[in-house]
Amino acid sequence: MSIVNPASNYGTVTIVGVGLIGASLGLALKKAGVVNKVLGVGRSADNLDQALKLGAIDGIVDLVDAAKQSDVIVLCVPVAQMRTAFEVLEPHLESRTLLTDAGSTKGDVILAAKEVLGKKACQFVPAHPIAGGAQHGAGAAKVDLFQGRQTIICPLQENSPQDIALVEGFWQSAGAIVKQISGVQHDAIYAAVSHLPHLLSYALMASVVNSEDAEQKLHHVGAGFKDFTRIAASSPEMWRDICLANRTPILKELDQYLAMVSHLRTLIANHDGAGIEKIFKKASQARQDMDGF
Ligand SMILES: NC(=O)c1ccc[n+]([C@@H]2O[C@H](COP(=O)([O-])OP(=O)(O)OC[C@H]3O[C@@H](n4cnc5c(N)ncnc54)[C@H](O)[C@@H]3O)[C@@H](O)[C@H]2O)c1
Ligand SMILES: O=C(O)C(=O)C[C@]1(C(=O)O)C=C[C@@H](O)C=C1
Repeated sequence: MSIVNPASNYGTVTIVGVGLIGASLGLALKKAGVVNKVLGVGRSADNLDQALKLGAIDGIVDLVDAAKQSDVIVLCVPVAQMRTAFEVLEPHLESRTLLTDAGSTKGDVILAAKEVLGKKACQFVPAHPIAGGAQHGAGAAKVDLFQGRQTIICPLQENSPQDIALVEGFWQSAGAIVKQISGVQHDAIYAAVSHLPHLLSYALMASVVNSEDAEQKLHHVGAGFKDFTRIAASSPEMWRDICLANRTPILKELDQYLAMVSHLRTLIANHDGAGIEKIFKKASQARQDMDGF
Protein backbone atom coordinates (compact mmCIF):
# COMPACT_ATOMS: atom_id res chain seq x y z
CA MET A 1 0.00 0.00 0.00
CA SER A 2 1.60 3.24 -1.16
CA ILE A 3 -0.62 5.46 0.98
CA VAL A 4 1.83 7.18 3.28
CA ASN A 5 -0.53 9.05 5.53
CA PRO A 6 -4.09 7.72 5.21
CA ALA A 7 -5.55 10.67 7.07
CA SER A 8 -4.26 13.16 4.53
CA ASN A 9 -3.81 11.55 1.12
CA TYR A 10 -5.31 8.64 -0.80
CA GLY A 11 -3.13 9.14 -3.90
CA THR A 12 -4.72 8.32 -7.25
CA VAL A 13 -8.38 7.40 -6.84
CA THR A 14 -10.40 5.90 -9.69
CA ILE A 15 -14.17 6.05 -9.65
CA VAL A 16 -15.87 3.41 -11.78
CA GLY A 17 -19.34 4.72 -12.70
CA VAL A 18 -19.26 8.51 -12.42
CA GLY A 19 -22.98 9.07 -11.78
CA LEU A 20 -24.74 10.72 -8.84
CA ILE A 21 -22.75 8.80 -6.23
CA GLY A 22 -19.41 8.55 -8.09
CA ALA A 23 -19.30 12.21 -9.17
CA SER A 24 -20.40 13.40 -5.70
CA LEU A 25 -17.59 11.34 -4.20
CA GLY A 26 -15.05 12.82 -6.64
CA LEU A 27 -16.15 16.35 -5.76
CA ALA A 28 -16.05 15.65 -2.01
CA LEU A 29 -12.60 14.00 -2.05
CA LYS A 30 -11.14 16.83 -4.11
CA LYS A 31 -12.68 19.49 -1.89
CA ALA A 32 -11.27 17.70 1.18
CA GLY A 33 -7.82 17.78 -0.48
CA VAL A 34 -7.17 14.10 0.26
CA VAL A 35 -6.32 12.91 -3.27
CA ASN A 36 -3.59 13.56 -5.84
CA LYS A 37 -6.04 13.01 -8.67
CA VAL A 38 -9.41 11.41 -9.38
CA LEU A 39 -9.84 9.35 -12.55
CA GLY A 40 -13.17 8.21 -13.97
CA VAL A 41 -14.25 5.04 -15.78
CA GLY A 42 -17.65 5.08 -17.48
CA ARG A 43 -19.83 3.73 -20.24
CA SER A 44 -21.22 7.06 -21.49
CA ALA A 45 -18.84 9.61 -23.05
CA ASP A 46 -21.32 12.48 -22.48
CA ASN A 47 -21.62 11.69 -18.79
CA LEU A 48 -17.82 11.44 -18.38
CA ASP A 49 -17.40 14.80 -20.16
CA GLN A 50 -19.91 16.33 -17.80
CA ALA A 51 -18.03 14.89 -14.79
CA LEU A 52 -14.78 16.40 -16.17
CA LYS A 53 -16.43 19.80 -16.67
CA LEU A 54 -17.85 19.71 -13.13
CA GLY A 55 -14.38 18.90 -11.78
CA ALA A 56 -15.53 15.61 -10.25
CA ILE A 57 -12.76 13.79 -12.14
CA ASP A 58 -9.42 14.93 -13.58
CA GLY A 59 -9.14 12.36 -16.35
CA ILE A 60 -10.74 9.35 -18.04
CA VAL A 61 -9.23 5.86 -18.06
CA ASP A 62 -10.35 2.32 -18.80
CA LEU A 63 -10.60 -0.37 -16.13
CA VAL A 64 -7.27 -2.00 -17.02
CA ASP A 65 -5.37 1.30 -16.67
CA ALA A 66 -7.31 1.99 -13.47
CA ALA A 67 -6.09 -1.32 -12.02
CA LYS A 68 -2.48 -0.45 -12.87
CA GLN A 69 -2.45 3.20 -11.75
CA SER A 70 -4.75 3.55 -8.76
CA ASP A 71 -4.19 3.53 -5.01
CA VAL A 72 -7.95 3.29 -4.42
CA ILE A 73 -10.69 2.14 -6.82
CA VAL A 74 -14.32 2.83 -5.93
CA LEU A 75 -17.02 0.90 -7.80
CA CYS A 76 -20.08 3.14 -8.15
CA VAL A 77 -21.87 1.22 -10.91
CA PRO A 78 -25.30 -0.45 -10.55
CA VAL A 79 -24.87 -3.62 -8.47
CA ALA A 80 -25.40 -6.02 -11.42
CA GLN A 81 -22.32 -4.45 -13.10
CA MET A 82 -19.96 -5.12 -10.18
CA ARG A 83 -19.04 -8.72 -11.12
CA THR A 84 -17.88 -7.71 -14.63
CA ALA A 85 -15.84 -4.85 -13.15
CA PHE A 86 -14.10 -7.30 -10.75
CA GLU A 87 -13.44 -9.66 -13.70
CA VAL A 88 -11.73 -6.97 -15.78
CA LEU A 89 -9.78 -5.57 -12.81
CA GLU A 90 -8.55 -8.83 -11.25
CA PRO A 91 -5.69 -9.82 -13.61
CA HIS A 92 -4.18 -6.31 -13.49
CA LEU A 93 -4.85 -5.39 -9.86
CA GLU A 94 -1.70 -4.29 -8.02
CA SER A 95 -1.29 -5.56 -4.44
CA ARG A 96 -1.05 -1.95 -3.21
CA THR A 97 -4.49 -1.03 -4.57
CA LEU A 98 -7.52 -0.92 -2.27
CA LEU A 99 -11.04 -1.48 -3.60
CA THR A 100 -14.29 -0.28 -2.13
CA ASP A 101 -17.78 0.24 -3.55
CA ALA A 102 -21.03 2.15 -3.07
CA GLY A 103 -23.49 -0.61 -3.99
CA SER A 104 -26.89 -0.59 -2.28
CA THR A 105 -26.75 -4.36 -1.70
CA LYS A 106 -23.86 -6.21 -0.15
CA GLY A 107 -24.42 -9.99 -0.26
CA ASP A 108 -24.29 -10.22 -4.06
CA VAL A 109 -21.35 -7.82 -4.39
CA ILE A 110 -19.37 -9.65 -1.68
CA LEU A 111 -20.07 -13.01 -3.34
CA ALA A 112 -18.92 -11.66 -6.73
CA ALA A 113 -15.76 -10.19 -5.17
CA LYS A 114 -14.86 -13.47 -3.45
CA GLU A 115 -15.56 -15.62 -6.51
CA VAL A 116 -13.77 -13.37 -8.99
CA LEU A 117 -10.95 -11.82 -6.95
CA GLY A 118 -9.99 -14.99 -5.05
CA LYS A 119 -6.96 -14.17 -2.87
CA LYS A 120 -7.20 -10.53 -3.93
CA ALA A 121 -10.62 -10.25 -2.22
CA CYS A 122 -8.68 -9.13 0.89
CA GLN A 123 -8.13 -5.83 -0.98
CA PHE A 124 -11.89 -5.17 -1.20
CA VAL A 125 -13.65 -3.45 1.73
CA PRO A 126 -17.40 -3.27 0.86
CA ALA A 127 -19.24 -0.02 1.59
CA HIS A 128 -22.63 1.63 1.11
CA PRO A 129 -23.23 5.36 1.58
CA ILE A 130 -26.73 6.00 2.95
CA ALA A 131 -27.12 9.15 0.91
CA GLY A 132 -28.39 9.68 -2.57
CA GLY A 133 -31.44 10.88 -4.36
CA ALA A 134 -33.85 10.24 -7.17
CA GLN A 135 -31.76 12.07 -9.78
CA HIS A 136 -29.03 10.18 -11.59
CA GLY A 137 -25.92 10.90 -13.65
CA ALA A 138 -22.93 13.19 -12.99
CA GLY A 139 -25.09 16.28 -13.52
CA ALA A 140 -26.93 15.51 -10.27
CA ALA A 141 -23.72 15.37 -8.19
CA LYS A 142 -23.47 17.32 -4.92
CA VAL A 143 -20.20 18.03 -3.15
CA ASP A 144 -21.86 17.65 0.29
CA LEU A 145 -23.94 14.55 -0.50
CA PHE A 146 -22.17 12.39 2.11
CA GLN A 147 -21.71 15.15 4.71
CA GLY A 148 -22.97 13.97 8.10
CA ARG A 149 -24.68 10.95 6.53
CA GLN A 150 -23.93 7.32 7.40
CA THR A 151 -21.76 5.11 5.26
CA ILE A 152 -22.03 1.45 6.19
CA ILE A 153 -18.95 -0.70 5.75
CA CYS A 154 -19.20 -4.49 5.81
CA PRO A 155 -15.62 -5.74 6.21
CA LEU A 156 -14.67 -9.22 5.00
CA GLN A 157 -12.85 -11.71 7.24
CA GLU A 158 -10.04 -11.48 4.69
CA ASN A 159 -9.55 -7.69 5.20
CA SER A 160 -6.64 -6.52 7.35
CA PRO A 161 -7.42 -4.08 10.19
CA GLN A 162 -5.17 -1.55 8.41
CA ASP A 163 -7.15 -1.74 5.16
CA ILE A 164 -10.45 -1.48 7.04
CA ALA A 165 -9.14 1.63 8.80
CA LEU A 166 -7.96 3.10 5.47
CA VAL A 167 -11.36 2.60 3.84
CA GLU A 168 -13.11 3.96 6.92
CA GLY A 169 -10.90 7.08 6.80
CA PHE A 170 -11.50 7.35 3.06
CA TRP A 171 -15.30 7.59 3.42
CA GLN A 172 -14.92 9.84 6.47
CA SER A 173 -12.83 12.24 4.43
CA ALA A 174 -15.82 12.57 2.05
CA GLY A 175 -17.84 13.70 5.09
CA ALA A 176 -19.47 10.40 6.07
CA ILE A 177 -20.14 8.93 9.50
CA VAL A 178 -18.91 5.36 9.12
CA LYS A 179 -20.59 2.39 10.81
CA GLN A 180 -19.69 -1.30 10.54
CA ILE A 181 -22.19 -4.15 10.26
CA SER A 182 -22.10 -7.55 8.53
CA GLY A 183 -23.23 -7.93 4.94
CA VAL A 184 -26.13 -10.17 6.02
CA GLN A 185 -27.33 -7.62 8.60
CA HIS A 186 -26.96 -4.87 6.02
CA ASP A 187 -29.13 -6.59 3.42
CA ALA A 188 -31.85 -7.45 5.97
CA ILE A 189 -32.01 -3.87 7.31
CA TYR A 190 -31.91 -2.05 3.97
CA ALA A 191 -34.50 -4.41 2.47
CA ALA A 192 -36.87 -2.93 5.07
CA VAL A 193 -35.84 0.72 5.21
CA SER A 194 -34.68 1.45 1.64
CA HIS A 195 -35.53 -1.27 -0.87
CA LEU A 196 -39.15 -1.84 0.22
CA PRO A 197 -40.02 1.91 0.27
CA HIS A 198 -38.67 2.31 -3.27
CA LEU A 199 -40.67 -0.71 -4.45
CA LEU A 200 -43.84 0.68 -2.85
CA SER A 201 -43.28 4.13 -4.32
CA TYR A 202 -42.84 2.70 -7.83
CA ALA A 203 -45.91 0.49 -7.25
CA LEU A 204 -48.15 3.39 -6.20
CA MET A 205 -47.00 5.52 -9.12
CA ALA A 206 -47.49 2.62 -11.57
CA SER A 207 -50.93 1.86 -10.13
CA VAL A 208 -52.12 5.47 -10.52
CA VAL A 209 -50.58 5.85 -13.98
CA ASN A 210 -52.24 2.62 -15.13
CA SER A 211 -55.69 3.65 -13.92
CA GLU A 212 -58.34 4.84 -16.38
CA ASP A 213 -58.54 8.37 -15.01
CA ALA A 214 -54.78 8.71 -14.45
CA GLU A 215 -54.47 12.17 -16.02
CA GLN A 216 -57.29 13.56 -13.92
CA LYS A 217 -55.76 12.14 -10.71
CA LEU A 218 -52.23 13.35 -11.46
CA HIS A 219 -53.48 16.90 -12.09
CA HIS A 220 -54.85 17.03 -8.56
CA VAL A 221 -51.99 15.64 -6.44
CA GLY A 222 -50.94 17.33 -3.22
CA ALA A 223 -47.81 17.19 -1.08
CA GLY A 224 -48.62 13.78 0.41
CA PHE A 225 -48.62 12.02 -2.97
CA LYS A 226 -45.52 13.93 -4.05
CA ASP A 227 -43.65 13.00 -0.83
CA PHE A 228 -44.60 9.33 -1.15
CA THR A 229 -43.64 9.07 -4.84
CA ARG A 230 -40.50 11.29 -4.89
CA ILE A 231 -38.30 8.20 -5.02
CA ALA A 232 -40.33 6.65 -7.88
CA ALA A 233 -38.35 9.02 -10.13
CA SER A 234 -35.16 7.06 -9.28
CA SER A 235 -33.09 5.12 -11.83
CA PRO A 236 -35.09 2.08 -13.04
CA GLU A 237 -31.86 0.21 -13.88
CA MET A 238 -30.39 0.70 -10.43
CA TRP A 239 -33.59 -0.37 -8.63
CA ARG A 240 -34.21 -3.35 -10.93
CA ASP A 241 -30.74 -4.60 -10.01
CA ILE A 242 -31.29 -4.00 -6.27
CA CYS A 243 -34.65 -5.85 -6.28
CA LEU A 244 -33.10 -8.87 -7.99
CA ALA A 245 -29.88 -8.85 -5.97
CA ASN A 246 -31.57 -8.68 -2.55
CA ARG A 247 -34.71 -10.61 -3.43
CA THR A 248 -34.94 -12.94 -0.40
CA PRO A 249 -34.90 -10.20 2.30
CA ILE A 250 -37.07 -7.97 0.08
CA LEU A 251 -39.70 -10.71 -0.39
CA LYS A 252 -39.76 -11.27 3.40
CA GLU A 253 -40.36 -7.56 4.05
CA LEU A 254 -42.89 -7.35 1.21
CA ASP A 255 -44.91 -10.29 2.64
CA GLN A 256 -44.95 -8.64 6.08
CA TYR A 257 -46.07 -5.35 4.51
CA LEU A 258 -48.79 -7.04 2.41
CA ALA A 259 -50.10 -8.72 5.57
CA MET A 260 -50.35 -5.31 7.27
CA VAL A 261 -52.10 -3.76 4.25
CA SER A 262 -54.48 -6.70 4.10
CA HIS A 263 -55.21 -6.35 7.83
CA LEU A 264 -55.95 -2.63 7.35
CA ARG A 265 -58.22 -3.50 4.44
CA THR A 266 -60.23 -5.82 6.68
CA LEU A 267 -60.46 -3.17 9.42
CA ILE A 268 -61.72 -0.58 6.90
CA ALA A 269 -64.23 -3.01 5.39
CA ASN A 270 -65.49 -3.80 8.92
CA HIS A 271 -65.75 -0.10 9.89
CA ASP A 272 -63.37 -0.90 12.76
CA GLY A 273 -62.28 2.67 13.61
CA ALA A 274 -60.68 1.68 16.92
CA GLY A 275 -58.58 -1.00 15.20
CA ILE A 276 -57.44 1.42 12.48
CA GLU A 277 -56.60 4.14 14.99
CA LYS A 278 -54.58 1.76 17.18
CA ILE A 279 -52.30 0.90 14.25
CA PHE A 280 -52.07 4.52 13.04
CA LYS A 281 -51.26 5.80 16.57
CA LYS A 282 -48.34 3.39 17.00
CA ALA A 283 -47.00 4.18 13.50
CA SER A 284 -47.45 7.92 13.92
CA GLN A 285 -45.61 7.94 17.27
CA ALA A 286 -42.75 5.85 15.84
CA ARG A 287 -42.43 8.23 12.86
CA GLN A 288 -42.36 11.29 15.16
CA ASP A 289 -39.76 9.63 17.42
CA MET A 290 -37.58 8.92 14.35
CA ASP A 291 -37.02 12.65 13.83
CA GLY A 292 -35.23 12.66 17.18
CA PHE A 293 -32.39 10.41 16.00
N1 LIG B 1 -28.84 6.85 -5.96
C1 LIG B 1 -28.80 6.56 -4.67
O1 LIG B 1 -29.63 7.06 -3.89
C2 LIG B 1 -27.74 5.63 -4.16
C3 LIG B 1 -27.37 5.72 -2.82
C4 LIG B 1 -26.38 4.88 -2.32
C5 LIG B 1 -25.80 3.94 -3.16
N2 LIG B 1 -26.18 3.85 -4.45
C6 LIG B 1 -25.50 2.85 -5.31
O2 LIG B 1 -24.46 3.52 -5.97
C7 LIG B 1 -24.27 2.99 -7.28
C8 LIG B 1 -24.42 4.11 -8.30
O3 LIG B 1 -25.69 4.70 -8.19
P1 LIG B 1 -25.97 6.17 -8.77
O4 LIG B 1 -27.18 6.67 -8.07
O5 LIG B 1 -24.73 6.97 -8.80
O6 LIG B 1 -26.40 5.79 -10.26
P2 LIG B 1 -26.18 6.65 -11.59
O7 LIG B 1 -27.06 6.04 -12.60
O8 LIG B 1 -26.28 8.10 -11.30
O9 LIG B 1 -24.65 6.35 -11.94
C9 LIG B 1 -24.17 5.11 -12.34
C10 LIG B 1 -23.12 5.38 -13.40
O10 LIG B 1 -22.48 4.14 -13.71
C11 LIG B 1 -22.27 4.11 -15.12
N3 LIG B 1 -22.12 2.70 -15.48
C12 LIG B 1 -23.09 1.77 -15.53
N4 LIG B 1 -22.56 0.59 -15.88
C13 LIG B 1 -21.24 0.79 -16.04
C14 LIG B 1 -20.16 -0.05 -16.39
N5 LIG B 1 -20.35 -1.32 -16.64
N6 LIG B 1 -18.91 0.50 -16.45
C15 LIG B 1 -18.73 1.81 -16.18
N7 LIG B 1 -19.71 2.66 -15.84
C16 LIG B 1 -20.95 2.14 -15.78
C17 LIG B 1 -23.47 4.79 -15.71
O11 LIG B 1 -23.22 5.25 -17.01
C18 LIG B 1 -23.71 5.93 -14.70
O12 LIG B 1 -22.99 7.07 -15.08
C19 LIG B 1 -25.28 1.87 -7.42
O13 LIG B 1 -24.67 0.65 -7.11
C20 LIG B 1 -26.34 2.20 -6.39
O14 LIG B 1 -26.99 1.03 -5.93
C21 LIG B 1 -27.11 4.70 -4.99
O1 LIG C 1 -32.36 10.09 -0.72
C1 LIG C 1 -32.92 9.29 -1.45
O2 LIG C 1 -33.71 9.62 -2.31
C2 LIG C 1 -32.62 7.88 -1.31
O3 LIG C 1 -33.45 7.11 -1.68
C3 LIG C 1 -31.32 7.42 -0.78
C4 LIG C 1 -31.23 5.96 -0.43
C5 LIG C 1 -32.31 5.61 0.60
O4 LIG C 1 -32.36 6.30 1.63
O5 LIG C 1 -33.05 4.66 0.41
C6 LIG C 1 -31.39 5.14 -1.66
C7 LIG C 1 -30.60 4.09 -1.94
C8 LIG C 1 -29.44 3.83 -1.21
O6 LIG C 1 -28.74 2.75 -1.50
C9 LIG C 1 -29.15 4.65 -0.10
C10 LIG C 1 -29.91 5.72 0.18
